[in-house]
Amino acid sequence: MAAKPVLYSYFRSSCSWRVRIALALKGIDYETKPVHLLQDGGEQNTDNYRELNPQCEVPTLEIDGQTMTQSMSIIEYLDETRGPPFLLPQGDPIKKQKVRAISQAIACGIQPIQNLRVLQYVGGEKKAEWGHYWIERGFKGLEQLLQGTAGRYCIGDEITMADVVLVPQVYNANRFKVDMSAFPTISRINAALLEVEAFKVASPSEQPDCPPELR
Ligand SMILES: O=C(O)/C=C\C(=O)CC(=O)CC(=O)O
Repeated sequence: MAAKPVLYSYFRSSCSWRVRIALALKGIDYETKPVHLLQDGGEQNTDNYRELNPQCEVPTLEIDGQTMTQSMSIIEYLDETRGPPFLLPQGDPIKKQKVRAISQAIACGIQPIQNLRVLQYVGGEKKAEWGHYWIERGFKGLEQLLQGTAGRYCIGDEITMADVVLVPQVYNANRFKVDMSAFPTISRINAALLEVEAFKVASPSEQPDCPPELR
């Protein structure tokens, strides 16, 4: 029997959260190994973890005898090797392009500018304003893009990779006190996704490393 996959994860890291959603949607059972990003300078920066993930980031997924990094590549791997639901539309290159465009607008264009490393570098009092500014600015374009692609979810009525990436980013927007009433399409899709079981079980509050006061 193949070994159970192991996910190195931090409860409110958006990139870990994306992979947790994808694993849940695919019905893949796995073990969580929490990596505390803040304690003692961050467990992700230890020599042991660096051997697994030289970029010192979460998530890392051990699956199929491989050690995988980079959430978006992991999601695509799971989509290519596991059954439905498919997170990238099959046999429809135009729809697939839309999924990738929305996904990358968030995963390349918004989240990296407000991740922990960048905020630690920005430092002190500027952190909150910095995160707020980049998420709000990114959401202005995203809202307009989604008005052209959305059905119940980001692209039509099926859950795709774009939805997997959206939910953790909206959580970050709330953390940075972005006024979500300016983004009705994003808010509506997020609310619909939060009703889906795979999104519920993957949420930060359900993770073993979530502190009791945030549950
Ligand atoms: O608990 C913390 O404050 C530390 C880390 C995070 O939130 C995760 C991030 O770096 C942001 C992100 O993944 O988008």
